[in-house]
Amino acid sequence: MTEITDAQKAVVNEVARNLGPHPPDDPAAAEKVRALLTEYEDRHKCERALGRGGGLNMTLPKEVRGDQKATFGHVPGVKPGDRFKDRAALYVAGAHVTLMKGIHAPAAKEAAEFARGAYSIVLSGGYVDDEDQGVYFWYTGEGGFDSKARKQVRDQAFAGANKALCNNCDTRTPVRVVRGFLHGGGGGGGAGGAGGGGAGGEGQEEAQGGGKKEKGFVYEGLYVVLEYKQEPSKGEGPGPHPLVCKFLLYGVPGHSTVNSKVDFMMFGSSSTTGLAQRRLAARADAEPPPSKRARVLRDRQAQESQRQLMLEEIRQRHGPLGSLLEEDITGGQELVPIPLVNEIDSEGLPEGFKYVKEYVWAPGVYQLVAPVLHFLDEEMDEFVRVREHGHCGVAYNRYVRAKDEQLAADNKMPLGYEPHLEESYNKSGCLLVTDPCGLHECAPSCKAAKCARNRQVSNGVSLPLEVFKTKAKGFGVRCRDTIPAGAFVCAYVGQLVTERMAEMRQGADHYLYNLDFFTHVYKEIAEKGLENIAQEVPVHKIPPVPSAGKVRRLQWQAAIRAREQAAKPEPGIKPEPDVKPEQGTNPEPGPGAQAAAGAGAAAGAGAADGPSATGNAGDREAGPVLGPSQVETAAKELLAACRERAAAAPGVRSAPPRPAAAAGGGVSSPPPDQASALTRTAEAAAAKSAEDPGAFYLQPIMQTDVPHQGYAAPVKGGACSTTQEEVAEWKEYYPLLVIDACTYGNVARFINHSCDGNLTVQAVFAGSYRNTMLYHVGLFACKDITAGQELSYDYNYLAVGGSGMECHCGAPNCKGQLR
Ligand SMILES: C[S@@+](CC[C@H](N)C(=O)[O-])C[C@H]1O[C@@H](n2cnc3c(N)ncnc32)[C@H](O)[C@@H]1O
Repeated sequence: MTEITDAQKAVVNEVARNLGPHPPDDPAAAEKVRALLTEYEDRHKCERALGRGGGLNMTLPKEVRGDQKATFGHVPGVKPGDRFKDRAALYVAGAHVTLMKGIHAPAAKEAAEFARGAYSIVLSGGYVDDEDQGVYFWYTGEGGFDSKARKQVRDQAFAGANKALCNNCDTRTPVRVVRGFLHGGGGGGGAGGAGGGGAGGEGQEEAQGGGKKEKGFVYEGLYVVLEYKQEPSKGEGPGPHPLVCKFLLYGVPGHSTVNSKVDFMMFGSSSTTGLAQRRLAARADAEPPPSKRARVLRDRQAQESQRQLMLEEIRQRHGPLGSLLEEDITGGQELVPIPLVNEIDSEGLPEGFKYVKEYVWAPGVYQLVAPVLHFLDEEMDEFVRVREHGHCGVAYNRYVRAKDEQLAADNKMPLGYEPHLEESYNKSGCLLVTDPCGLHECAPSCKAAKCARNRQVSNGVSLPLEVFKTKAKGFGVRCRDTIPAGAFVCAYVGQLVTERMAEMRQGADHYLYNLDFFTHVYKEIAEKGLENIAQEVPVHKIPPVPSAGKVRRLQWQAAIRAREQAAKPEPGIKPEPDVKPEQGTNPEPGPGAQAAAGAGAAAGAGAADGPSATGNAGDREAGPVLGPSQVETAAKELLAACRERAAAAPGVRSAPPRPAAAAGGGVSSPPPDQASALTRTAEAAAAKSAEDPGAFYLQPIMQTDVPHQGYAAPVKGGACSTTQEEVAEWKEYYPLLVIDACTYGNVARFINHSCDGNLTVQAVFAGSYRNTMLYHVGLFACKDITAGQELSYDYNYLAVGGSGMECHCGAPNCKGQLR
């Protein structure tokens, strides 16, 4: 079997990028094609009724043929997947504008066109030398084929249409591919004659062998010619056989039916994150497959009876075999029961394991709650502050899409970038395209139908999953029903710990998941530089991140000062003047300040600016505490620099300046009542931030500001003791949380790794986790999965230096180690 090399994949990716995300919509052209096809159909019926054989010139007079011109690329009004009853219909639609030949190429005398390549080919299964692997195939050129004897009788040469196909390869001009099909009635095989030479013109359905056969052609989309060669035909009998010209073609992601899923990451990223977008489900309006998988039931009663039905089904399926160890490991927490099945031995759930449906916090971990998200793009920022508060993901999508459209109108759209969709999921709830900038789901308060669909992760597990014992990988997860590409399977849930705590859980580290999706994204941004990133994804989409540098540090220091103010409330106290204390005179916060921080944490509501203990430890080395206006100035300077760079990046529209009032005044020492509110609840912090945009200004990490990993701060004086090491950690300002699903976890902790997984990871902002530090880790099907097939994803351990564990995934491309 042919292996596609990395270099060839890169060629396909490049062509895909140049073509854009998908064929352009052209309703007027589609209407014209439809009208022409109807006209052709009517005439064809007429000819048949008159007893005439449907001669092609009769059924295709000029007025029907129209002025079909041969073109490269997609034909306006014809989409991949469109079906045609015969070759004449293909002609009329302009998909393959020759009635007899398998390859439609310009005449050699049209030198400039010919040098680009052929326009289209028909793959009809007539040649024994064709090898069809679906997403790619070897196509046999034309010439020397005896269609009566159905064998190759003479050598083929790289001349004429064959030479044109070589030109497609050399110039990377994609060629349209049409495939003949014939199904039903117990038959099979190709529809047309050899090399597509058998012109249709006959009925779409024919009675044969007692059954109805459907015959026709489907426009498969654009393919890249990756390679050509000449070799002896595989003809029957003793050789030597005549030579045939062969061409290796590969479907362009987004532009061909067989490749609605991109098999390899675009933009050269090998990580499961990165800036690549991947199309998962094919169409926005796809009908739900006839399966039991859509089990999201709103009505409690219906839910319960459905649960009971499912439990009964589980008992019937596994009970008699004696393999059912637990009927529902979720203890009724999930909408659907998830059984534990062991057909191998009697091993049950690990001792002490507790199923949790949502994140739980490890004792002593400061609960980070998102401040308002801020974006580099000012309009975006403004919009999100005002509208995202309502947590309407559809409104967010619509806004980003409008901005994308504006960019496209200005001809500044990054090549290959898929414009933002208004809806992340199709009507069946399948994710349409992965988004490296995170997916925004709607809050339950959003009532529109589109919003209701936009809650797949929020709604939780709805597929009939089961945990089962595998032969070589411990437990695994499978689904009793088929899962269509793009369907949400589950989120990775467990206990939230700091990275340091995770490191200390040695021997029980098999269930850790770093919440570093955005660290990877920012790393890619840092490595490639904003200018280059702007070529791949519009800068307005770059998600916000808490600054790992100066601004963040300054914010925290300012927050400590605010808290100190709050600790000694005196009526009529004035905000502190902007004094720059001497180097090294950073005062220890008083006991009141610590108490305030402790109280905030105990209330489970520490905002990102909150931990005074954290700031305290860091301050001593961080230098002097700056006055509020200095903080503000520094923040503004950094932000201005970011914006300048973003505006200077090619393809990026510079944002209009924000109105002075909205620009806000940065961090100011709030009056005591406000300051204490700030430490008490995250909502207050968010509200404060909304009033005071500079206060929590977050910025993407720029090229020079390489992200570093840090820790969420354990609460001083809380359940977690504050060792020297931990204090040292607090100097880090970028909080990295880790999900540990060893003891507290959900079904996702049983999903194994595969080097060719059928699930993909997507960061999702939903519920109260709407932060680049703390979000949902959604696992979605990245291909259609058959019932009972084990679910798996690439752990991507490579990103953290490999695991050294032997991999038993069994995939043909297995790398041997969990990677
Ligand atoms: C998140 S757990 C998956 C569930 C696990 N099999 C269980 O029984 O709990 C990850 C661990 O499962 C095992 N595992 C997962 N995928 C594997 C693979 N492809 N080959 C070998 N072991 C695997 C490894 O021990 C790994 O550390």
